[in-house]
Amino acid sequence: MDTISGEITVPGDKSISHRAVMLGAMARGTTVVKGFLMGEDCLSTVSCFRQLGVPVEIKEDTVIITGCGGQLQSPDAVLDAGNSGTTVRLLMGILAASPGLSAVLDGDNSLAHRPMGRVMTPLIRMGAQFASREDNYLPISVSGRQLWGISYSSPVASAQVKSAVLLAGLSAGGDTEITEPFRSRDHTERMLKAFGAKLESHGTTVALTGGQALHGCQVKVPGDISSAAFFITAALTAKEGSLGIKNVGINHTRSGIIDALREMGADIRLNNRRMSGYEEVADLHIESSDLRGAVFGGDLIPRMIDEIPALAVAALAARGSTVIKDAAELRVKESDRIEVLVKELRRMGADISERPDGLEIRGGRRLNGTAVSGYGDHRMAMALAVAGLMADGETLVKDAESVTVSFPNFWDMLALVSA
Ligand SMILES: O=C(O)C1=C[C@@H](OP(=O)(O)O)[C@@H](O)[C@H](O)C1
Ligand SMILES: C=C(OP(=O)(O)O)C(=O)O
Repeated sequence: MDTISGEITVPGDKSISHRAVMLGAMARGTTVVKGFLMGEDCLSTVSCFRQLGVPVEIKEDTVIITGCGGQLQSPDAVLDAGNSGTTVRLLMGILAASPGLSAVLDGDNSLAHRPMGRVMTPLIRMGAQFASREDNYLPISVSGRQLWGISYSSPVASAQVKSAVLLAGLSAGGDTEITEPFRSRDHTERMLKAFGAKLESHGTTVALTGGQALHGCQVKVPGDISSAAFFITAALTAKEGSLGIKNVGINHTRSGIIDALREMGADIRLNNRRMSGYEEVADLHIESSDLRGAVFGGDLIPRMIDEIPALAVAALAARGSTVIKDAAELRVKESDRIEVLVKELRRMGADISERPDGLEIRGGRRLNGTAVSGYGDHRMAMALAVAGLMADGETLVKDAESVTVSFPNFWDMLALVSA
């Protein structure tokens, strides 16, 4: 793309929107969520909680939840999490710790291929009862019980695992503690505090005591940095121009993409940094920049896990090679994102190769537009679209509608800034 310009606002943060409904549902009293992401994933969370007997009202971008004070009802149909890993994994923690409740969880074909054992293992140690196919994939039935707290060392840095354990621990007997190899996003911890819970974090460990009640509150959802990442890459790789993105969440556990791109030479400014409730936000200003390759791994990876597709596309425009390692988690997302990125970006002429735990990208090759597939994965479709802006000729992204999962107006916004 030759020139980028404009100022945009991206939709609300997906992780925070899910958690606001979940904690609001479990709390006593009313929770009002402003700036909620009306994407398919978060709407799956809403419909699951409605089936569990929780009134949830939607008025434009505001969601009002009448909390059940922890008294969920058994649903009379299967709970369908659609495409959303966050919905199903966090729900497993909540439902397993709801005595007397029974429910069956299911999802779409992509979700049915994603591992659930990572959540079941600690929950079973807490006394949870699940039944699934022997390999721990959906559909899974849950029989809620009174659980007991545990001290768990998770083999993966996953906010979904951590959150499922903490949400179960909230109503379990005794203390629950979880330690991760690296720190994952901490929205659950922050929001639990906003709802009145007490918990302690030190290093990569979080601990809480069971038997705590939550109290409904107001939640303001910031713009999603994962959605912003595609526009940050589009702006950096444009030949000239700049872009403003207002009110983006820059929580340290989520903003690794800004650190990574700055290391590559990106000119990204964070203006008007402020707290919005328990989350930090800023207005981003991005200038078209000359990028250079860099090596990324370790604790930076969980801080930018969903933004790695956008980072890989930025690396295509960089001088020299970029290596992304320690990112094998990308293989168990909505698609195998390592495999799909390599396969589809190569179709466009990119010099990119697969590593067991990541990617190696040699930047600077001209890309050619062609037909590519996002394999039904929203982040793949958006990454390929941004690569299409850098390519000569026309790029056709199949499965374009998958963006409704996290960024329903993505295509309109892309057309707006690249006009
Ligand atoms: O907790 C969350 O809201 C999320 C955690 C991450 O997954 P993992 O917990 O599997 O790392 C992330 O990829 C996902 O998009 C949302
Ligand atoms: C991995 C993602 O979401 P989830 O795990 O909730 O399906 C994502 O949005 O990139």
